[in-house]
Amino acid sequence: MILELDCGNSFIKWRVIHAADATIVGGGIVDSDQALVAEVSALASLRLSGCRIVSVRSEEETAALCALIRQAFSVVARVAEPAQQMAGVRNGYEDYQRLGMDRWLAALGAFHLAKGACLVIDLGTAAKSDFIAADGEHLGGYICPGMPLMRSQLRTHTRRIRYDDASAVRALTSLAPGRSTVEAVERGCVLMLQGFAHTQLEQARALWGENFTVFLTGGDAPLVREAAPTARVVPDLVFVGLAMACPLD
Ligand SMILES: Nc1ncnc2c1ncn2[C@@H]1O[C@H](COP(=O)(O)OP(=O)(O)OP(=O)(O)O)[C@@H](O)[C@H]1O
Ligand SMILES: CC(C)(CO)[C@@H](O)C(=O)NCCC(=O)O
Ligand SMILES: [K+]
Repeated sequence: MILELDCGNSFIKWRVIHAADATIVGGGIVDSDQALVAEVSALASLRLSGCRIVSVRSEEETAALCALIRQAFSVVARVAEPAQQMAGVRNGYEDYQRLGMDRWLAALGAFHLAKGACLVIDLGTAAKSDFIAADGEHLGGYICPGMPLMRSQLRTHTRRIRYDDASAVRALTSLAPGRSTVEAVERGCVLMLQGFAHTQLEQARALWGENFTVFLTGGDAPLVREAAPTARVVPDLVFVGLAMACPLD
């Protein structure tokens, strides 16, 4: 079994797959290294032979996580590293090492699945997009605040925007103009995300006409599902790319 980790800025997504056929044994989302070890350890019949990690955290934090994994599960974690090109995709950044590894791996995964031009929209703590042309050239992308950042900026920098998480969830049963603060903020931020998705689709159409595949991933992908009806929702897109960048046998 292989432990796969996607360390984002707020959460760690994990899953355990069988090494032979990649079938999924278990998975989840946690908010700390300790919670990760606890959840993975709780898997019945866990027998890890390897681990691969993609991280957008600092080198120190990533190294600490690798040390913890080694201690808890006696496996050496393999960390995905930046590359100028891989699996037919050419990194489009001026300095390829600066491109976020989550974005790079999602791009690899998307190009592998689409076998042609593709647009990746990843909605997490940050919202980001990446464009990959049919010949594998990564054209670059965009980074914006995602739902959690937009929300917390409004809450932090205003006196009178205050509400709890439960009312935030309730507010999203509709996107009609808000009649309370929580509705106005939550719906406003969702419309911002949808606007972001729309703009990316327009850019892709300007580049490639109708000949491209759209991938939607990240924890807040469901919020723009209707704004991008043609998109393929692939929650584990980063893991697809991670397996390509870090093969284990
Ligand atoms: N089960 C879940 N646990 C945590 N967050 C979730 C869950 N389901 C959906 N979400 C939403 O997903 C968002 C976080 O997305 P994601 O996990 O992709 O972020 P991240 O990987 O930490 O961020 P980034 O990819 O930008 O570094 C939050 O806004 C949260 O509301
Ligand atoms: C944009 C984030 C924070 C999204 O997780 C990550 O991809 C990252 O830290 N990227 C480095 C900056 C860049 O991609 O240009
Ligand atoms: K991420």
